Amino acid sequence: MTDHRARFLQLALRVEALRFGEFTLKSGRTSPYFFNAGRFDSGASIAELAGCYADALDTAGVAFDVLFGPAYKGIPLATALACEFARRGRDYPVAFNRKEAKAHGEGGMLIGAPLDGRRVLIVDDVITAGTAIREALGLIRGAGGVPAGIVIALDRQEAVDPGVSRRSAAQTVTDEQGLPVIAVARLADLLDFTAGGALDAQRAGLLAYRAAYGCD
Ligand SMILES: O=P(O)(O)OC[C@H]1O[C@H](OP(=O)(O)OP(=O)(O)O)[C@H](O)[C@@H]1O
Ligand SMILES: O=C(O)c1cc(=O)[nH]c(=O)[nH]1
Repeated sequence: MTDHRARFLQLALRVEALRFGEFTLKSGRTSPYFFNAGRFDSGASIAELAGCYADALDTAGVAFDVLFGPAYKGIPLATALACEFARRGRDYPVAFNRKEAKAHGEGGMLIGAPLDGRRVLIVDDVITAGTAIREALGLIRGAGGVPAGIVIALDRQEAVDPGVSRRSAAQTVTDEQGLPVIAVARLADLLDFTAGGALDAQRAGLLAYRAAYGCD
């Protein structure tokens, strides 16, 4: 497993961003695990997380001009990643959206750097069925931006509609939109990581869930 993947999984378990139990997802699915990016709730833990994103992006080598964080959790993630790249000597513009349009002051849905004519990289926490990413792509195109790819901490490797196809949501975005989806880690990495250790007992639940909703 690459260094940034193992670092990320260790960090996520340490700050309890990755938890096991019973969770209802945006898609309505009931999951035996959940990734809560809100638990990266200190400067040091967010900075460490941003380092994992930056390493994953540098390894993948995607070209982009601006970082875009979808509300809400994408906002601090894109901001922290912009700070990490600046620390590495690359100063990228950053932008994000509101969930509700603002009717006074500057108004509108978008905040930060203009997207028009720029290659935009979406920075989010997790992809499950791909709904959040599809919405973000619509916002970016609506503002004249050119989507360049998506980076997420965790690809849950789930099918959009398991009854129809076992192609993952991430793969669907790549196939249908021609965009790279870069994940710091995937469910497969979490399964490897939990094998034989203190979390081994969680694997049965993860495997049963993957059998129901996972991609091929
Ligand atoms: O791939 P999907 O099925 O869309 O699921 C993943 C999305 O669900 C959550 O968003 P939510 O709208 O709950 O976001 P927030 O907590 O960031 O407001 C999460 O932050 C992802 O963006
Ligand atoms: O699918 C979701 O709603 C979801 C899954 C997950 O692991 N974390 C999260 O914030 N949302």
